[in-house]
Amino acid sequence: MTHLAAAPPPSVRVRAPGKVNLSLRVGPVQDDGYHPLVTIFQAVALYEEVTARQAPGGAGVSIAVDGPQADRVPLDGSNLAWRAAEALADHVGLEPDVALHLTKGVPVAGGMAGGSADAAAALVACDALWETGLPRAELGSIAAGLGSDVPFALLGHTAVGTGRGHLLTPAMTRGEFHWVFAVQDEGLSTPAVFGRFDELTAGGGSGAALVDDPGLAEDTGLMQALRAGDPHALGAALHNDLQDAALSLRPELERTLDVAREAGALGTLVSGSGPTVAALARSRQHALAVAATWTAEGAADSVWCTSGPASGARTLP
Ligand SMILES: C[C@](O)(CO)[C@H](O)COP(=O)(O)OP(=O)(O)OC[C@H]1O[C@@H](n2ccc(N)nc2=O)[C@H](O)[C@@H]1O
Ligand SMILES: Nc1ncnc2c1ncn2[C@@H]1O[C@H](COP(=O)(O)OP(=O)(O)OP(=O)(O)O)[C@@H](O)[C@H]1O
Repeated sequence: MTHLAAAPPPSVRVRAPGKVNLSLRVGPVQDDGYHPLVTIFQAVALYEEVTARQAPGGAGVSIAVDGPQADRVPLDGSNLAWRAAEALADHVGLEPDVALHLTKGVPVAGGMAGGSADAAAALVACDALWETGLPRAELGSIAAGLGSDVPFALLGHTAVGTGRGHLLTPAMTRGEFHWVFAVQDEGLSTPAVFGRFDELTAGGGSGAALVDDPGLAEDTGLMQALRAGDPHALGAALHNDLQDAALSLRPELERTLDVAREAGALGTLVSGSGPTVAALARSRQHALAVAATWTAEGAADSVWCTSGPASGARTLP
């Protein structure tokens, strides 16, 4: 009897979510230039889509990008999806021959980890395309080498992140939370925001005391709100240690936060390193109302409504 091996797929399509940090507590900068974090990530249903196609031997990696803000994404080896394909190939001892196509659905340089989602999606797509079949945990350790937010884009849902933000523990949640994001055309550099944080705090923010004991005492209320599916309690508990740094680089975001509060948002904060501002709404209907107010007041270059939690990187049919 002969067994015919299935041919490798000609292409694989994977999507991975953007995120908002419900709480982001930052400790003092370490010798390696990174800050220890205690953060609670939530994945939201704004997705990056990555299609990986077979390329001839020796072709190497190529990349094409479409979607909103695609013109701001590098098309060379500095693209995180490209680096992900190379890192996986290097890990398994293959040549990285693949054509990657990215469709951006997460703001670029917006503090929502769009590039990280591309990297996570590229890892899953190339793993399927090259039939390397690595367990998720092994993909997770390659992900951590690519960027602090990449492991969470693989995992999705809601999770507590410690270390550089790459050590993850899933968190229990109930129901769906409705989010509105005020997106700015001009992004903010993550290292620049951490640098301003250092200037403003000298010694770390509220995360300083949590570095040795990430017991999350400050976030007990937030975790309870997630478990209860209570958006009012969640809104009251949102927290971002990087917010003052982002506001000091972009003072006009203060008004974006104010407008959302006036529109009845249950909570508002800068998303990660910014400049995107997140508002938590009571319902889908209320999210649309907050979005309309932001637009009417000219408080954002574009406004995106969505919900969380959303699943991590997964292959599409
Ligand atoms: C702000 C967050 O989005 C919150 O989730 C992340 O901490 C940023 O994660 P990321 O963009 O994946 O960041 P990386 O690519 O790992 O690092 C970019 C730069 O951000 C700074 N960085 C990042 C993560 C961290 N825990 N401490 C840092 O100081 C460092 O200057 C680093 O050189
Ligand atoms: N695939 C990618 N998509 C978008 N930007 C990328 C990508 N690869 C590299 N970059 C570069 O990285 C910068 C930050 O991109 P990204 O959209 O990931 O920012 P971010 O959402 O603020 O990240 P984070 O929230 O993880 O700090 C961009 O300005 C761009 O130059």
